[in-house]
Amino acid sequence: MSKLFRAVILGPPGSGKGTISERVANSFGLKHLSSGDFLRENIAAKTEAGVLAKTYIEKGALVPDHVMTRLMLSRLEEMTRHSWLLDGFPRTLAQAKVLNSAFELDVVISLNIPLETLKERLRHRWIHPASGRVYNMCFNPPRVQGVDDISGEPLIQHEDDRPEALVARLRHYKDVAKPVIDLYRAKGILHMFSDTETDRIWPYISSLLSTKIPTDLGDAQRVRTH
Ligand SMILES: Nc1nc2c(ncn2[C@@H]2O[C@H](COP(=O)(O)OP(=O)(O)OP(=O)(O)O)[C@@H](O)[C@H]2O)c(=O)[nH]1
Ligand SMILES: Nc1ccn([C@H]2C[C@H](O)[C@@H](COP(=O)(O)OP(=O)(O)O)O2)c(=O)n1
Repeated sequence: MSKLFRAVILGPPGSGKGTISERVANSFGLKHLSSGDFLRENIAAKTEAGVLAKTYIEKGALVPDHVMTRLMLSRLEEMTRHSWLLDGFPRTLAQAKVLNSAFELDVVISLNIPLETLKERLRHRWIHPASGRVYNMCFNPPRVQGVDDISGEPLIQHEDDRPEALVARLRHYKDVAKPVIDLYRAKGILHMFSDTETDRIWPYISSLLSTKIPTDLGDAQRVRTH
């Protein structure tokens, strides 16, 4: 079987991980696994992990490493025939070490976006909770304000997307993400991108992946999903 491709995208809240991951999934046929969306699915399904994770997320805390790694690794074990891009996991050094012991990563993308840009983006972010579809009134607005384009259901804003909540989230992200970024830099697979616009970063990411993703990814692995 041809070589699989495995990647991770890192970045602070609002940096564009989900936006870029969707473009990667559509352009390269990788499976996009968003840890945030997967957690919300488990919370909605009231799974054991979902019920436990909810108690942490409701307090604005990170879900404990052992819960995240068990949840994500079991999902990844179901995807062993696919190339994938992980979004939002690993988030801590402990999570990264468990992931690295189970899978060899080819590329780690790290987004470095200015605080003011993050604040502005999250101020205008609207989400369809059931699907995880993300909109932005300035960047990719829904056809009808406040309504999901596909389901017609109402959009919401995350409480912790408010500017005053973002500074604390960002400080915590930087503290937790730094050893993860250092680990992948030391492995020689880290690629950092900085800009205020996703549309300016995307061509560089697309070009990088075009050189890294095996051209012979079989059809079975080019699953058009996200
Ligand atoms: N104005 C503007 N908004 C953008 C750009 N790229 C993404 N966005 C929007 O900014 C918000 C954050 O983007 P996401 O893709 O959700 O970022 P994320 O890193 O996945 O965020 P978290 O899920 O909080 O970790 C969303 O509303 C996007 O639609 C951009 O280049 N310009
Ligand atoms: N590795 C992870 C990923 C998400 N979480 C929790 C904490 C996050 O606020 C929620 C939602 O994650 P999501 O990636 O959608 O949102 P943020 O990264 O917080 O902007 O899930 C976690 O504890 N550990």
